[in-house]
Amino acid sequence: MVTAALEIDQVNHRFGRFQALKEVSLIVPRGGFTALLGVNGAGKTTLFSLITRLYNNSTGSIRVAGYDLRREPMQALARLGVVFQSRAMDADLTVRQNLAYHASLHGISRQDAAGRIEEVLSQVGLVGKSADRVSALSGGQQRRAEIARALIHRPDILLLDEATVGLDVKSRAEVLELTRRLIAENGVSALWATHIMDEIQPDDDLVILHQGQVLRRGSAADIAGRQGLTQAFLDLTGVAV
Ligand SMILES: Nc1ncnc2c1ncn2[C@@H]1O[C@H](COP(=O)(O)OP(=O)(O)OP(=O)(O)O)[C@@H](O)[C@H]1O
Repeated sequence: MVTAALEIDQVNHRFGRFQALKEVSLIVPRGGFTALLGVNGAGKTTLFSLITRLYNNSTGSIRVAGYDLRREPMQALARLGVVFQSRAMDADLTVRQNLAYHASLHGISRQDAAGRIEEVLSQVGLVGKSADRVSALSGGQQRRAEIARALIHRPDILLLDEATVGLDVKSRAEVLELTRRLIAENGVSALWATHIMDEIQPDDDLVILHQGQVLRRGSAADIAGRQGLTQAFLDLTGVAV
């Protein structure tokens, strides 16, 4: 029985002589929400690029739903759903067209795709928007459509890289709440990369990444202690957020 949705063990990454990640280890439990907290440049996107195989990982190991990314890449990647920091949908196509395209990329038949599209649109609360062009959606709706895209192949774990960047406060809260609801109701897991403290709740698993290193792992409440998360982060990193 595989208990972890994502298991990263002692992963390193270099850009030339610059070491962007140093011996990074973390676990996202099945059905868990893990926040990856770090300021700009901490290494969050680099880590996501390794998990999604945009970059090759040559040290340590990454396992997705028990599948080793190096030895069983197809199986591992099939268990991953990714919401990138940059927009990943074609703004000139409708929501449904985008989702149908991504379903076909995942090898989902046309027949099955129709049902899957309804399923994911309902999960993200966009049923009435399927015929709208992505460009006509609000920023928050676009993010929800991207989450629908990431869910189309029923992954075990969602990777969300600064998913609320550029959104107003209300839309930010909605995207975060949606992610938490997907975990509670659909059993998916999530690795939520952010630099925003307010997005983290005391019960969350928290990983603090700074200058390519994991400084703390544990429950957010334990890491925050009596002083609160903002002060704990400042004490650990020397950086205020
Ligand atoms: N292609 C690259 N070549 C050289 N250095 C890079 C490259 N990509 C990232 N870096 C460096 O690696 C470090 C980590 O960057 P990364 O983008 O992973 O951080 P981040 O935590 O995702 O921050 P942000 O949210 O700003 O993207 C930074 O110092 C960055 O300048």
